[in-house]
Amino acid sequence: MARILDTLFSLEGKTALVTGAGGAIGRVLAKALAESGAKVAIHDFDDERLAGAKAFIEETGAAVLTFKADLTDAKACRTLVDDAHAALGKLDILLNSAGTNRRKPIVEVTPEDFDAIIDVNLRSIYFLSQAAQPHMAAQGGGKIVNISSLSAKHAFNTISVYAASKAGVSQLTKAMAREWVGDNIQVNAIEPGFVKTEFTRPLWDDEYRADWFARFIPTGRLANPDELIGATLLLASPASSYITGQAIVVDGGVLSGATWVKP
Ligand SMILES: NC(=O)c1ccc[n+]([C@@H]2O[C@H](COP(=O)([O-])OP(=O)(O)OC[C@H]3O[C@@H](n4cnc5c(N)ncnc54)[C@H](O)[C@@H]3O)[C@@H](O)[C@H]2O)c1
Ligand SMILES: O=C(O)[C@H](O)[C@@H](O)[C@H](O)[C@H](O)CO
Repeated sequence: MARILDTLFSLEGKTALVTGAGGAIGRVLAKALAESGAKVAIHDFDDERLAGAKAFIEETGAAVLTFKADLTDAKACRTLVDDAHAALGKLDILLNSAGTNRRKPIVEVTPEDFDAIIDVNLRSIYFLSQAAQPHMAAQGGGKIVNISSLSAKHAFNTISVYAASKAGVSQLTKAMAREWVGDNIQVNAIEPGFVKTEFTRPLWDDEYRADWFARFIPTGRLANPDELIGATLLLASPASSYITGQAIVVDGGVLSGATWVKP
């Protein structure tokens, strides 16, 4: 019997470029794309992280292409997409996972801090996607999946610029979805809540905040990176052919409301 899951979520014959794949979330998502049948190119600007992610994904038996680029440079964004497109033969999926943060109260943020966060989190997605669109349009369609954040909708102190950058990503997702709907390019975002990675170690490694997480997050815990795979496969596969301009919140229920301190 033919099983619907084998076709609806299959990435057989597809190709993908994953940015920031040296990171904890990017590498897990890139591996999931490879395990679903896609030929994957991974990107990072850190050699060690890139090599680690390559070895991690090659555990699946899939071959992986690697690309190094500093995404704060708009020209490098275009070159990365064009090189990945040439090496993969086509570009079906662009998964934007590269990101950065500097936690500081607003009064301490410098113009350099501001640009460093915005350039990676928002500006790079703009120019990577701009470079991917002609390739995807010429081949009849594609998928762009942006890793935004819960902080696009829910403000937390000390991450003002990060939150603004991610709100920008979620809004850019809608704008690109509208302009490219006629090219059969679906553009969507994922807004993860707190994911247990090195990126958030300063938060969960702190006793006060760990206690706060246990009360604030309805599930009582942070997410594991692999809990973002389901939303990613939905947005990267034929299953989302009629979904565009959306952000899927994967936050353990935070945005569902608030719980009294005493339930
Ligand atoms: N960890 C969380 O709780 C969480 C929650 C919501 C959203 N996110 C988002 O998920 C994405 C991945 O997060 P992560 O936890 O895997 O973080 P991570 O730091 O492990 O991964 C981010 C990767 O981006 C790369 N990168 C940073 N600056 C770059 C630049 N200028 N050029 C090229 N590459 C660059 C880093 O080398 C790193 O490998 C980020 O966009 C982050 O904002 C994370
Ligand atoms: O301090 C941080 O680094 C940020 O809070 C993020 O990493 C959060 O995990 C996320 O943005 C919540 O969605």
